[in-house]
Amino acid sequence: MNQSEVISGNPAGAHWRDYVALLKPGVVSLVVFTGLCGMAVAPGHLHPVLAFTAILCIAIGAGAAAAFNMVFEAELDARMKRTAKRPIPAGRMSRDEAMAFAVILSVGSVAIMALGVNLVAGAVLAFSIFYYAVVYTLWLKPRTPQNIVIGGGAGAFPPLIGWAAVTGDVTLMPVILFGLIFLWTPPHFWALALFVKGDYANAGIPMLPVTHGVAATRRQVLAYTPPLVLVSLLPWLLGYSGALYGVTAAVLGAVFLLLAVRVARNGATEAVAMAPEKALFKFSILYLFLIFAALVLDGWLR
Ligand code: HEM
Ligand SMILES: CC(C)=CCC/C(C)=C/CC/C(C)=C/COP(=O)(O)OP(=O)(O)O
Repeated sequence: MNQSEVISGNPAGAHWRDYVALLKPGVVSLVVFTGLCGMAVAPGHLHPVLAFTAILCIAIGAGAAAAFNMVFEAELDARMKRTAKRPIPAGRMSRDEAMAFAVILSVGSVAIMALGVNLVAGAVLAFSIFYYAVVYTLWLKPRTPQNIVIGGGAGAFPPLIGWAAVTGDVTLMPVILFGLIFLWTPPHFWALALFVKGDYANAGIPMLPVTHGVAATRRQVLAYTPPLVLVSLLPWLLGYSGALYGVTAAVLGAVFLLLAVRVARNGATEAVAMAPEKALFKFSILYLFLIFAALVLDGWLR
């Protein structure tokens, strides 16, 4: 059997772990955390059962979006070392089976959010799934190196969904949180893309390091950092949060900037010499976790 027969055929039974892998649990855990923080800082009160339901819907909806991504990109994933062992390209699950799983989870999570929590949260959840699965994965990713700048919007919605679950509307503060993740995504992803550039080149995906080279990508990583730091300080500057958050955001932002400068100064083209890029990628994940944790802690202590 060739690769596309494996992908569209009906392999013998997937393990439950394959269904979990389809949801990209690592990424989704941080997505869910930012959604939870959006809920925690929103003014008002949501019954604990509804709060739990809302978080579950964000987790399942984001996982379903990730599963659509794996259905649509099975052939591409088969060509990249980092993704070749995923359930569909590895032949452990058929594309149809994964598609059915993604449809059921997305319809279920959106319906429960809309009917059980509120319509605004349900609508934004539906839009984010569509944005990641269709706008980013199917439309932008194969076409333009700006794919993740525009597509990054998908991953920026969760705090907004969490906020809407509590308040039923969207105001300036959740839009700032959206902006924070939106500006964080390019340095997060391009730091990684720099050291797995070969993979994207092999798969024919027009990621920035492949189309514009490593030096231009490094400049872009640095260019997004000052606006990111500025937006991260807005909750404090506008009085939505206090000094605990402000100081934490400033310190985390300074470290981010320092690491981005190291990336911009790195002249290496070989993946083995990309320690600054690897450090920035790892730190970007810790950064987002800590800045949202600080926001919530600050709200509790004020
Ligand atoms: C278009 C936007 C984004 C792109 C292209 C992107 C890309 C990636 C890639 C390729 C990886 C490596 C994962 C792997 O090896 O399978 C990764 C890891 C990760 N990303 Fe992103 N990411 C994006 C947005 C986000 C967002 C919005 C979040 C969370 C708020 C996030 C959180 C993470 C985490 C926690 C990891 C490490 C966990 C893991 O490797 O499973 N990413 N990202
Ligand atoms: C609430 C909701 C629906 C949120 C959806 C957000 C979501 C799962 C965002 C994550 C974005 C992400 C992991 C991109 C990975 O890029 P890629 O898919 O290009 O990476 P790959 O090469 O690893 O497949």
